[in-house]
Amino acid sequence: MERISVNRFSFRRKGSWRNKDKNKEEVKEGFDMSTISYISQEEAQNIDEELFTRYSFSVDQLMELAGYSCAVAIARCYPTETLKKDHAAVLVCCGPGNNGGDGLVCARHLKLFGYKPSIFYPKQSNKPLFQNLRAQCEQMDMPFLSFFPSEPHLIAESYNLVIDALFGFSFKGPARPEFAVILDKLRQIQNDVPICSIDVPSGWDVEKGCEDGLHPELLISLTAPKKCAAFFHGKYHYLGGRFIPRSLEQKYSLNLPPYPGTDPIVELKMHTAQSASNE
Ligand SMILES: NC(=O)C1=CN([C@@H]2O[C@H](COP(=O)(O)OP(=O)(O)OC[C@H]3O[C@@H](n4cnc5c(N)ncnc54)[C@H](O)[C@@H]3O)[C@@H](O)[C@H]2O)[C@H](O)CC1
Ligand SMILES: [K+]
Repeated sequence: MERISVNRFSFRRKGSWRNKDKNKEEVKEGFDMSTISYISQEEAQNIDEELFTRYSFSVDQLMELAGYSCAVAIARCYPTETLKKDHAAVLVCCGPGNNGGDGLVCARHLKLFGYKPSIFYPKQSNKPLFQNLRAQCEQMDMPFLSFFPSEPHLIAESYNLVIDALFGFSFKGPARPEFAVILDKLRQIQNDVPICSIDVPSGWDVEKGCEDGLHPELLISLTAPKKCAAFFHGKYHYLGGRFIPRSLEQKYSLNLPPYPGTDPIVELKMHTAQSASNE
């Protein structure tokens, strides 16, 4: 596969990148991935705030797009036909905030894509948005686990993937005990079942990462990668949440890569020595 290297980053030339409009294709291929901004926790929260105030978006709208883009990235990396356990069974772990809401939306779309999601949502918000997301999942026959499997190996035996929607850009460590236990169990099985993290690998400092924390195989950064994404060395890194107006992108100098065609996701592949040697 032809790979175009730009400093630390590169992106693959795949069919989906090709655009019938030759000029557009050249623009994409000329994009320098190393110029993408990796944003701080404060910047992420400010952008979020502006989307809801100045740009008048509702949380529901953006959460739907965010969760949908995560489901598309997961389906791109782990097609159902490659998953051997129990009809493409996946476990979606949802936290108490909006990252957890993204997880519920993602679960619904995965179900529509042919996966078999089970949901673990231990600290549920009573806001109508979250109650509705939960009801939608229940009506679509997705089971909610009442407790986290006590034996971590049971997770690896039962599920093909774990979707980590526990914490996003508002996390401030260390994790409180009820979630520290869950993160610890996920750490124990991460070599046996791939973890897909939504926006930030849960438990990581949003800017500094966490060396001995979760090591997801797939990270879907939303809006723009957070500073901690520089420490992500998993297999797949995508950007999703294609909802940032150009003026907001410019205000924060995000320099986002162009999304291919109408895709809700774009691959951000780090060009490390390791990936180079695998090519
Ligand atoms: N603009 C966007 O990109 C959008 C992103 N979305 C998603 O929303 C999250 C951020 O959501 P937010 O509710 O602000 O925060 P979190 O989900 O990260 O977590 C808040 C939640 O967690 C609790 N908490 C914080 N620290 C700890 C701790 N140490 N131990 C235990 N619990 C903790 C806190 O009390 C709250 O309850 C972003 O990452 C995206 O995934 C939107 O969906 C759309 C717009
Ligand atoms: K997460």
